[in-house]
Amino acid sequence: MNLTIIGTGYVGLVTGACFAERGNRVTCVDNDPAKLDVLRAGGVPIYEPGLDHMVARNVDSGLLQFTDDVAAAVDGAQVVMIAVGTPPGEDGSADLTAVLAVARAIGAALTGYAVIVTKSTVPVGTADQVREAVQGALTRDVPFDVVSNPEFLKEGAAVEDFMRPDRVVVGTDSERARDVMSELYEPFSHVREKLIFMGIRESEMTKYAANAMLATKISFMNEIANLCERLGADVEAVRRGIGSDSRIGYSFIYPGIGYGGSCFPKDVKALVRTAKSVDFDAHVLNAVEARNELQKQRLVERIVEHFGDDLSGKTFGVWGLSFKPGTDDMREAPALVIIQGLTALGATVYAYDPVAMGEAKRDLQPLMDAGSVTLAEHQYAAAKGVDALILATEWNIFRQPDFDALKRLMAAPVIFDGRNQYNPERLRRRGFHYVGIGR
Ligand SMILES: NC(=O)c1ccc[n+]([C@@H]2O[C@H](COP(=O)([O-])OP(=O)(O)OC[C@H]3O[C@@H](n4cnc5c(N)ncnc54)[C@H](O)[C@@H]3O)[C@@H](O)[C@H]2O)c1
Ligand SMILES: O=c1ccn([C@@H]2O[C@H](COP(=O)(O)OP(=O)(O)O[C@H]3O[C@H](CO)[C@@H](O)[C@H](O)[C@H]3O)[C@@H](O)[C@H]2O)c(=O)[nH]1
Repeated sequence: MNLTIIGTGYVGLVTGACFAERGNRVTCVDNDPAKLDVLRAGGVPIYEPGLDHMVARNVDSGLLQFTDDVAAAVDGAQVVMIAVGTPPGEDGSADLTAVLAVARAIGAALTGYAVIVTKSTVPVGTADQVREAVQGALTRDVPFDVVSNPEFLKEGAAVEDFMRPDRVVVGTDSERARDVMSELYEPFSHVREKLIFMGIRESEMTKYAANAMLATKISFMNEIANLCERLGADVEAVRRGIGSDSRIGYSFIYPGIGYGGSCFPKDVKALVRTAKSVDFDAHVLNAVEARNELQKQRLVERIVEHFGDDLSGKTFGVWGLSFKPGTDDMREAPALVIIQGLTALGATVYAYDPVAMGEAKRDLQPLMDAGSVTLAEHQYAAAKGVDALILATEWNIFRQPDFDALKRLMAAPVIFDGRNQYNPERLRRRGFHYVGIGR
């Protein structure tokens, strides 16, 4: 099939590469010239395991191309996907400016029937707005359908998630569009039974409900962790104890320093906002968000409990900056909140991340200029002479460090483990002062 995907970020580029991998001719459109330069030169502007090879392979075979020309890309496409950002507006609602601008551009360029798909995460009712925007921009009488096909991939595992999804949700009220979408997903053999068709509003809501449910699990577990801390219980044992109940399951119940990334924080906020717009007070969602905001401060609070609230003259090593392992994405990364919290109390920070240092620089530059933050050459350089080491992102390379070397390097053997990766007893036996989350 001929596909056009507008927006070449984490979702658009992965979607484009994966559909090309299955033999479709895919044109990816973006309005960021710097991104297009990298892509046209055979590079990939983001870090996502497996994506660079897949993009290169399909660019070489001619199945995947990149342009800034919406009109040329839309002409002749059977499916046009909108995968631009929907960032939070000032009031927390999803900002649809880019989605609707793209919808108008598609309308102006349509020359024949196409299925227009919203892949971006958009509030219930957005498909109606997209349909109106396309209709209003048509330059000739062309039939089209608008379909909701939200994306559920996780960063760091995006290619695998796209190729082997738990489900593909398609919201449509048109038989013709349903046929096109079935055909599009047909080559993903294991997806066939996982295609779930439903109404458009239900599909739009499914995306928010899924993210809100996962965020709820995390905030719930962070709350239990904080309670464990005060009651002298180790939340890690409790996590294993409840995860073994198949009705609860092990996934997304890892306590930590709060959820970050470009999705959970913004999507929970947007759903709260949607609820407000229909005079509904979303008590659970409000609590999920409130717990998360508090959780991002929790490790700083524990550091203050240990060192006092004047951290001037103290130095901290921070391992991990991205919001989760496997990505260079720094959007809403809890590590930033911790670094800002520590430096505001006078501390100096040495930070290291295996892939996100370039991205992190953008956020940390003012603190770097002020001399409060230094990006270290490698993980052990970030630990040299520090009063304590903080694990903020559980990259594999931080899982089994040389603790003896660390002890020699650090000014004091103190570890704040924001991801409960280390064995407290073993570290204590080795002479470390260990503080985790909920333990
Ligand atoms: N990142 C994820 O893991 C993920 C997963 C599922 C769903 N989503 C949703 O998918 C959407 C995209 O997310 P993302 O993380 O890929 O965003 P992103 O910011 O990485 O990418 C968006 C891209 O769209 C481009 N763009 C913006 N306006 C444009 C326009 N008018 N014309 C052409 N290109 C334009 C930007 O230059 C950028 O490259 C969001 O709604 C998000 O909530 C994201
Ligand atoms: O048990 C857990 C699991 C995750 N997290 C944190 O939660 C955040 C989000 O993690 P994850 O969901 O793995 O990454 P995302 O790439 O943000 O993916 C989420 O957001 C995407 C965008 O909507 C969806 O498509 C995915 O299905 C959904 O998992 C990160 O900060 C994690 O550290 C925890 O604290 N504890």
